[in-house]
Amino acid sequence: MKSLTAAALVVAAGLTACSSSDQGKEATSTGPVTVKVARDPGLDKGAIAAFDERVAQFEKANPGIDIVPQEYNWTATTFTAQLAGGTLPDVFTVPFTDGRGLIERKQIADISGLVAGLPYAGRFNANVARAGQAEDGKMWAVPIAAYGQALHYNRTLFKQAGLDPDRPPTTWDEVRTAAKQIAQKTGKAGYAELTTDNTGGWVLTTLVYAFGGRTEKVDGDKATAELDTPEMTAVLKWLQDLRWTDDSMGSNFLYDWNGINQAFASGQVGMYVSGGGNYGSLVTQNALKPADYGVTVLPLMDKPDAGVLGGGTLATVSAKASEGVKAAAVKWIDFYYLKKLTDKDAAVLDARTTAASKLPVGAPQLPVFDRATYDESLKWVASYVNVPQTQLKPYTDKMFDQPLVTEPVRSTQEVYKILDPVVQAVLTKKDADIAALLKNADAEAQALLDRN
Ligand SMILES: OC[C@H]1O[C@H](O[C@H]2O[C@H](CO)[C@@H](O)[C@H](O)[C@H]2O)[C@H](O)[C@@H](O)[C@@H]1O
Repeated sequence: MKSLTAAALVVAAGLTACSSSDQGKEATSTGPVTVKVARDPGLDKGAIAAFDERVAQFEKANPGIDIVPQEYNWTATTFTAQLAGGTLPDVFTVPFTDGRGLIERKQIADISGLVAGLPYAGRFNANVARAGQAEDGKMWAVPIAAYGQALHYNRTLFKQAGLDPDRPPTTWDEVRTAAKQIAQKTGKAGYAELTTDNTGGWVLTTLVYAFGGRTEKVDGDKATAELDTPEMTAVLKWLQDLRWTDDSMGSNFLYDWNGINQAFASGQVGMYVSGGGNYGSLVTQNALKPADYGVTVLPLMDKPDAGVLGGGTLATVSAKASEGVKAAAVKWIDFYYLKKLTDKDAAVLDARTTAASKLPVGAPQLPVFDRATYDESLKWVASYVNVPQTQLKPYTDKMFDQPLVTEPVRSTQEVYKILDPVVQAVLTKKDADIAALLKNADAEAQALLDRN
């Protein structure tokens, strides 16, 4: 984000300094290395100012690099078009589900040599690291965040409905009862469900895990779809009851990730399921009032395999990036996303900058490294934490006690896409035939898995 004049000065400074210092070494004779980096779309003014400040800090420390922010967030449909059209920034993020495919098809740059040089390269949590590794174990995509699914709820709607916001539901029956009470007492959707852009399949899979089931079985090279199961049937029946028996799901049945966040933040939704770290987005992109916010762990059925679906985000570099851009991009990934998780000075600088713009510090995440490193990093930034900790307690007190189950591994997003119309049908057609929907979806998913 350097101005032309500033950039020219940087080049001059870099060239002068070359003989005696390695500062400015990324600069070439034609100018600094320019790196386009992803920045969340729709941020409020404070969040943009904080991002710009982080860019300025990075550019000061790396005078040969010019960072240019580009609005970007991953959604299933827009991503495919952007990848094909070559319009992605140089540094962009994707969910864990997309890492292996992008690596195999060489649609992202091989930055593994540069990543291996980072001081914490060998310390990633093994499950998390796998999402960004090629088959030979080299890390092409860098895990920057991990989440477990959670139940978000609106404390104000809970109070208006006569529910105790400090005692959120702990079973799916209680979620149903609370949803009905919210709908009847406030006229808002008691419980809302993601349904579009593959998010329908994502949350349906989440609920199936919580009910004790799975959606695929992998045995060596063979993957078997497991969509037509008692657990999936029970989840869809549960949704059908909320929608058609109780009428407690409002009137919007076409939500994507941003859409449901927006509806929740504006007080239209009592409860919904999504990643436990959503608080930051809800505040900076959706103007959530902090006092409204509550989050708790997902209820788990008393079944041996019941677990919480967990996923995360990888930072990747465009396959078109030159060697200079790749090197600068990895420096940015280190500075912006990761160093703050392992280095006290970096953590404090990030938290101070973020808190100065009145943005959330201290929203819950799952560790990308080990638990001890995570706990230590929370201590470093403790004096900057400004998120309402007591409102997060139902989640943070228990989030490490629940079994975490990774997302399905084979053709994940394509299978989610097959499930979107299934959940949409259950919520929009009173007489939806769950058994027939699942039989068809299972056959479609199996054909896909056999092809891929
Ligand atoms: O579109 C569904 C996909 O969404 C996930 O990512 C999104 O949710 C995360 C948790 O709330 C959030 O951290 C991330 O920024 C969002 O893009 C998920 O990781 C995908 O696998 C899922 O299909």
